[in-house]
Amino acid sequence: MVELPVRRIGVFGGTFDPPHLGHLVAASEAAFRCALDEVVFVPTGDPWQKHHLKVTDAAARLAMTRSAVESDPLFRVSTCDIERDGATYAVDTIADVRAEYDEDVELYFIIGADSLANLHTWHRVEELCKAVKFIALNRPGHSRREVDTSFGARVEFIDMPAVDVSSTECRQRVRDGRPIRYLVPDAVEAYVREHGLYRS
Ligand SMILES: Nc1ncnc2c1ncn2[C@@H]1O[C@H](COP(=O)(O)OP(=O)(O)OP(=O)(O)O)[C@@H](O)[C@H]1O
Ligand SMILES: O=C(O)c1ccc[n+]([C@@H]2O[C@H](COP(=O)([O-])O)[C@@H](O)[C@H]2O)c1
Repeated sequence: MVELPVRRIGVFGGTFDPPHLGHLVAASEAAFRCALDEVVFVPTGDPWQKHHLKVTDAAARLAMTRSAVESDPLFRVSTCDIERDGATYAVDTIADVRAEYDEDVELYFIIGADSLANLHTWHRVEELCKAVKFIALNRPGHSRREVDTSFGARVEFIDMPAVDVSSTECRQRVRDGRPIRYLVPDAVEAYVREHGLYRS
């Protein structure tokens, strides 16, 4: 019997409030450089480290994430973090995404340099680091070398064309009446406009 190679799956968790071109370039570059068979975008349910911020409701973030990735056959969206009650922890994300496959898969958590620098604050981080390898991407203003690997994080650093866009900046631009066109996919721009997101 011919053994099929184990599929390599990128897991890209984010609040995606809204998803922007930085996310898409990061996912695409990670997929290309690490020969991923699929990238699963996983919008957070309850991003516990953003409790001080007003986060848009999950249904709207999910709709925007779906429309942002729909034209790329390599990308899909998982609702596992939104469906799970309680704070969103990556260690649960990884277990749930793994359970979405019938076969053995290798999971890679895609992460930007800013999040990587905070990895030591994540829930059950040692367990997470055993379950998954990280693909870390550069982000303007953040050094990737800040990562603490003392708890066993396996990190592959990937260079992507720097995209100096954040969801915070997109929200602020809408509040200020400035355009976000070309910073986010067209469908996301239309969703934000039609649903009056981020105006106040
Ligand atoms: N421009 C970017 N370049 C590289 N990585 C990015 C970029 N924007 C976000 N990421 C990474 O994508 C993941 C999800 O990010 P998130 O959805 O929180 O977007 P964000 O732009 O950082 O949002 P906010 O400004 O609201 O904090 C994180 O790992 C983050 O580091
Ligand atoms: O596991 C944790 O404790 C943890 C703490 C902060 C962030 N994360 C994950 O990091 C990803 C990006 O999160 P955020 O809040 O920067 O959008 C997302 O998948 C989160 O679930 C995970």
